Amino acid sequence: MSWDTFKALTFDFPEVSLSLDLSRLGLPEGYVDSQRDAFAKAFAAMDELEGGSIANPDEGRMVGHYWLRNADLAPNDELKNTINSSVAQIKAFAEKVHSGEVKGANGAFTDVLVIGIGGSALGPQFIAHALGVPSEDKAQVHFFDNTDPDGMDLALNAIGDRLGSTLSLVISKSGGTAETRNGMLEAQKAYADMGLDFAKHAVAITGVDSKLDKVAASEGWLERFEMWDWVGGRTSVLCAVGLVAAALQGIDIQALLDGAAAMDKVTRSKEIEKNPAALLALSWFFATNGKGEKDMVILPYKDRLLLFSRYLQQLIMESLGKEFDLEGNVVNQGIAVYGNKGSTDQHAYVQQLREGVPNFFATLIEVLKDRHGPSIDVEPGVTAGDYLQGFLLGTREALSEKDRQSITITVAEINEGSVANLIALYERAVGYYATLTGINAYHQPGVEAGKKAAGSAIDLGKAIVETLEANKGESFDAPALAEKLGKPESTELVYKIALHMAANAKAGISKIDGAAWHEAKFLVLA
Ligand SMILES: O=P(O)(O)OC[C@H]1O[C@](O)(CO)[C@@H](O)[C@@H]1O
Repeated sequence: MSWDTFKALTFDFPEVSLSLDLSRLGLPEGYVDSQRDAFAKAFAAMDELEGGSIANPDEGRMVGHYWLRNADLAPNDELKNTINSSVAQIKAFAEKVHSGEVKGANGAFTDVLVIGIGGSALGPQFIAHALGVPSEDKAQVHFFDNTDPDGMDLALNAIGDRLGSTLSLVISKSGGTAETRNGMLEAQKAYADMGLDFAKHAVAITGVDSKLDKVAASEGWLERFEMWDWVGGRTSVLCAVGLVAAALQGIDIQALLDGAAAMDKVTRSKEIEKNPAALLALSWFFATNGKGEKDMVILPYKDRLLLFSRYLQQLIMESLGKEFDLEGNVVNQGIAVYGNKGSTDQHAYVQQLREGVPNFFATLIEVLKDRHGPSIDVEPGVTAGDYLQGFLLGTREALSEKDRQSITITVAEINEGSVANLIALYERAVGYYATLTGINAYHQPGVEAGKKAAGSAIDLGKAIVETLEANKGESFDAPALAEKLGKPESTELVYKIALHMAANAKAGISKIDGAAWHEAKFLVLA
């Protein structure tokens, strides 16, 4: 890449110590100009959103995550005060925990267990991993981010005998998410098994009057933090959802908020070239032909950013992956996002990126500062960090040689400010991209289908238990059991559920194996 081309297509934002290099994307001359009208609309839509319009029309909601880091922008004083008092409440609570004024049965809190899923876990996980220093952190943070019993055992095992000094944060905007409810019940049981009162170690972060809020209020949990309907789950990391755990861990949450506010300021520019979020959205539009034709591979060359691609997966795919546009046309929009970290991925999937299906564009993230403190030489005059950068530069070059597109984001170092910069940068890029493609980025109707189907499977499971118990000693293969249940059309489901029940000896259900797994017969012994 010539120095002139690099200079022409690399955009520096010293206000947020970030640079965006689009020189390896293959943008044709005049492309930015061709998008100015489209961006004028995107900027106008963003202004309206920030001004408090109903930017999520299906759910009739405002979209206010930008107000969280600058409450003066909130459309009225009531919201402004709510935001400010929530931040004050978080800081005051963290202080009480750190001073030992609020403590567990076994003394000052040493650990935090976050129970949540999706936007109620991914942000807190990303922040905890990106900014934590285990030996210095004021609390070690653990997660129940699924309804996997073994996963919960693993987290409890890491906590070990410190449960009596572990603060559980149950996080759910809706307050009714099944996975989180299950995690809460499992945690309650773990505390009870150690003779501990869960309520005296629990905090709720949820919408006012949600099921979770009511449980927390009636049981007298330590504290309740409010979540608002105008903050979406996937953009909630900079309200109580992400800030409580971060503050307890000892992370400077004001620096996080300031970092996001600084990026918000830059990304409000109405000049594409001066706005990194607009440039990013423009790049996505160009690379994917505005239709998600290519996947977004996120390759941060920094271990602390490992969870960024997981965080972005929800932010981008739940926001942009939509069947309909705002006018009701079927558009099946979205951009697939995946990634891990460099240079580790060089020894995994970079082979395919360079030589296989050209169905992606890469975003390499470079962090200039290697570590706090000096590094040893691994070869005369060369450090491990020099190698990390060498691999980034090498992969970038190797991709270009084969006409694989890439964007490079360079940040000065990893700290509260830069992590929040990145979060705010992508939030706004998603917002702009949504206007370019005419979709609602702030709802998630597709998630409901899976939730409903899971509910039916649970109901069918209850019917299977009842039927086998009522016919003790009699064995049924899947078709016979489905017939007995009056649901021959659900034979496959009956088979899958019964197989799982037998594997866990649920309600005394066992199986007699046949020649193949699907020929097994299920029964409750008489
Ligand atoms: O915070 P809640 O309400 O428990 O929801 C968790 C997640 O579930 C979803 O609604 C669907 O996956 C996400 O948007 C959300 O972040």
